[in-house]
Amino acid sequence: MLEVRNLRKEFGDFVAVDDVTFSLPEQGSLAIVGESGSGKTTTARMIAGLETPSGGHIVVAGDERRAGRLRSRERRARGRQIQMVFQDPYSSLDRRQRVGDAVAEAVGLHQPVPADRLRARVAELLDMVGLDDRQARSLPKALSGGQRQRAAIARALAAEPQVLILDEAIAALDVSIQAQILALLTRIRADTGTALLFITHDLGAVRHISDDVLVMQTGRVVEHGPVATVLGDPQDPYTQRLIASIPKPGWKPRRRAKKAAA
Ligand SMILES: Nc1ncnc2c1ncn2[C@@H]1O[C@H](COP(=O)(O)OP(=O)(O)OP(=O)(O)O)[C@@H](O)[C@H]1O
Repeated sequence: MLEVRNLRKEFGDFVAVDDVTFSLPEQGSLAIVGESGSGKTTTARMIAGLETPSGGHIVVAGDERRAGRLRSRERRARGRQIQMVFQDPYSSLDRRQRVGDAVAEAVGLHQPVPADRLRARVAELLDMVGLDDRQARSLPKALSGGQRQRAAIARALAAEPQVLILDEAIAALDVSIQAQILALLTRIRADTGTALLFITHDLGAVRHISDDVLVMQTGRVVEHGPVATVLGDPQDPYTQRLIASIPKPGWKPRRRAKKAAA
């Protein structure tokens, strides 16, 4: 579904992404993890077409992405292939637009359909993400953070993307809401075949969200493999440090603070 080879991004003489290679099969899921500044978001933005690579190849469903200005038809075709959901759902929702209208707009943008079919499709998408009629008629500000993120996911799914990128998309939510959205994404992956690419700084969370994990440090891939292998038997010292820094059950911040004060 997605093949990334030797991807590179330079900002002036700074190399933000250096020789990144991975692939993602249909229905697959991969988490890209690393500390702040390791190049995760830049990698995602290049895949989504929001940033132009300095080098390398991005192949989506057999089509090589080419750089440069696109005609609107090509842009729509790309949107059908890859959609991105961000940490702040407001970045993909208009504050003045009702949630149902925002989803309808996204459906119409990608595939013009008659009004009755459009209504049915919007209802189907909202149902898929667990939003009801009342929420569909609301403005984003009348929804909770988790509901807003569901609305952003429904809007992204309107394009029937082959790959959905979630850039820290659930990091700011309560743990219970995170669990609900992860369950939702797992169902969507099974039902639609959409492959998921998670961008996160939280190595502890990847066990719950993806099959594979790729660890980045200062723009480069230091480790890549199935989650159980990478977390269970990390080979690279950087991954080992990241894993060691995951809080363990029973870890109490106050106890450490007392020790430090003593
Ligand atoms: N437009 C830009 N111009 C210059 N440097 C940039 C630009 N965008 C990103 N960078 C730099 O590239 C590096 C990688 O940034 P990126 O946002 O990809 O990291 P990240 O791993 O996603 O970090 P975070 O988790 O904090 O979002 C950083 O050092 C950043 O300062």
